Amino acid sequence: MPDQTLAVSKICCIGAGYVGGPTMAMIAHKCPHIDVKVVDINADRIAQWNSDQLPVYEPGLDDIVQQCRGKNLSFTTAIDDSIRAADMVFISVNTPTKMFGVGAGRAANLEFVEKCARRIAEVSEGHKIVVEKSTLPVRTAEAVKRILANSDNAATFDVLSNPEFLAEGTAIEDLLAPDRVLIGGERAEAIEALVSVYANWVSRDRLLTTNLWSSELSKLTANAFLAQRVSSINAISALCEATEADVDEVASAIGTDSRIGPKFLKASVGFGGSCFQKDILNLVYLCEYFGLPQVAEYWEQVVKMNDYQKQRFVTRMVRTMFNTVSDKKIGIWGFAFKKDTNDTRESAAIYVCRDLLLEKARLCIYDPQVSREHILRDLRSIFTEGDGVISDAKQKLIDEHVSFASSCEEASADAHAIAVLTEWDEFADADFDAIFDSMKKPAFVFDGRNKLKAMDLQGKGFEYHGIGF
Ligand SMILES: NC(=O)c1ccc[n+]([C@@H]2O[C@H](COP(=O)([O-])OP(=O)(O)OC[C@H]3O[C@@H](n4cnc5c(N)ncnc54)[C@H](O)[C@@H]3O)[C@@H](O)[C@H]2O)c1
Ligand SMILES: O=c1ccn([C@@H]2O[C@H](COP(=O)(O)OP(=O)(O)O[C@H]3O[C@H](CO)[C@@H](O)[C@H](O)[C@H]3O)[C@@H](O)[C@H]2O)c(=O)[nH]1
Repeated sequence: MPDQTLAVSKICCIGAGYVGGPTMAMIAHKCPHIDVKVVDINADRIAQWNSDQLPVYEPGLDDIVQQCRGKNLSFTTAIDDSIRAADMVFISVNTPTKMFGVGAGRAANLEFVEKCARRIAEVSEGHKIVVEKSTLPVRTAEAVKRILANSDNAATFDVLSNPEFLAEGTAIEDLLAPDRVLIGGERAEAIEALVSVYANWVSRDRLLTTNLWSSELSKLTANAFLAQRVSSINAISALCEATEADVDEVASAIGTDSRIGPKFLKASVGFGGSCFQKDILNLVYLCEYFGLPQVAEYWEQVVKMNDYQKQRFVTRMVRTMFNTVSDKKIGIWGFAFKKDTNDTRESAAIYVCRDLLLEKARLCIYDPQVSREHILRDLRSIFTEGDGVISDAKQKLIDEHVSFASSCEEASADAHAIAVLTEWDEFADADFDAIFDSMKKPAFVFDGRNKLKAMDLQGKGFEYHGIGF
């Protein structure tokens, strides 16, 4: 293994997803001296990255990609060549919850990460730094190192952990000015090589270095703490509804305590996204695996509270609407798991729509960034049985009860109720007088984000229900 400083001039990132794409675009943007190749087995996704319609909607991303693409940033399916040419290889593939076999429903599925490690071992020559960018269970680097040790070409490797903390919708600001960049590793030279990449735009005091295992575990822990705050305030929102307290007032009152802080205290219909639930379940699995059932149970409650919050929202809708929503049109405002993203993974909207469909409501869905095909795919998949097949009855339910609109006004026309499920800013600019006129009366609004709370909808004639008041 070389002792001299490891210079990085060529990077390959395996996985052109919500993390690999934006993260590598930022490295290319800030490090013009580094050639960055993002590779993926999904040829359609690579084609989209090479088109004007990027697969990831993220404010500010298009500009950066356009500036760098064709210069020092490229997207390609030439995986082996790109790995071979690189000094540093990031693994940024998906690590979803495993849905089969040992640990089903909890453990992370590491199949894709392992395949990457095997590919790297097979095609590499000389020395490479392999960086875990995917979110991984603590001690995964041990397995990665063992696989790499069996390289066909006697290549040598350093393995680093560099978990990503960006949030979707603010990925570019988060990457530009991260609270910290975490790098875990064993050999100082390898750690310094990655530090020197980030040091092109991140100040050194924000570049934290730890051992491999602390770095891997910090990522799961950060997400568990963040999600715990959301579940905690959501739990309090239920108590607020029963007591005439207002959860937003409670949140700002407790948030002024500098020990608590104001962020991540927004009560909602429930957290979504590809990370929180998956990573907490992974933490729960790890705790059970290491013989810590009390710790596992403690964290699992964060997910259970989130499930309760989503169910509670639908129950409240049904009860308020005279105990039936059957054959009633409901305008669904927003389907993404949060604003400013086209991502719907684990979106609360999927579960709310499923439960409303099971109540036989007619849904008219509008989201400014999520396509109709994508929404239909999500709904089909939530109704799919274990064997991967959707029953005729469920398919009929979707076919006959789901329609789409091109604006929130259109989604609400002739509706009995509106359900706000994503906090898109444009919703606050809707023409509420026209919407009220076009709706059945009473005109119910169920605001799962408290997005319209300040709009005095009650004063305009609506019956307005938010979260936690
Ligand atoms: N989405 C986020 O905001 C976020 C933030 C921080 C960390 N993470 C973590 O980053 C990782 C990636 O997440 P994502 O949201 O970018 O996932 P994603 O599903 O959007 O992208 C993963 C990509 O990897 C590709 N891939 C899978 N196996 C491959 C292989 N063997 N060779 C080449 N390509 C392969 C897939 O085709 C896919 O395009 C996950 O571990 C996730 O937990 C995600
Ligand atoms: O006060 C809050 C904050 C968030 N949410 C919801 O929580 C979910 C997650 O939001 P957010 O954390 O902003 O987005 P993600 O893109 O899922 O980012 C999280 O997950 C990523 C993947 O691991 C991490 O990198 C980020 O640091 C972490 O914030 C969304 O449904 C939000 O609507 C609330 O309901 N209330």
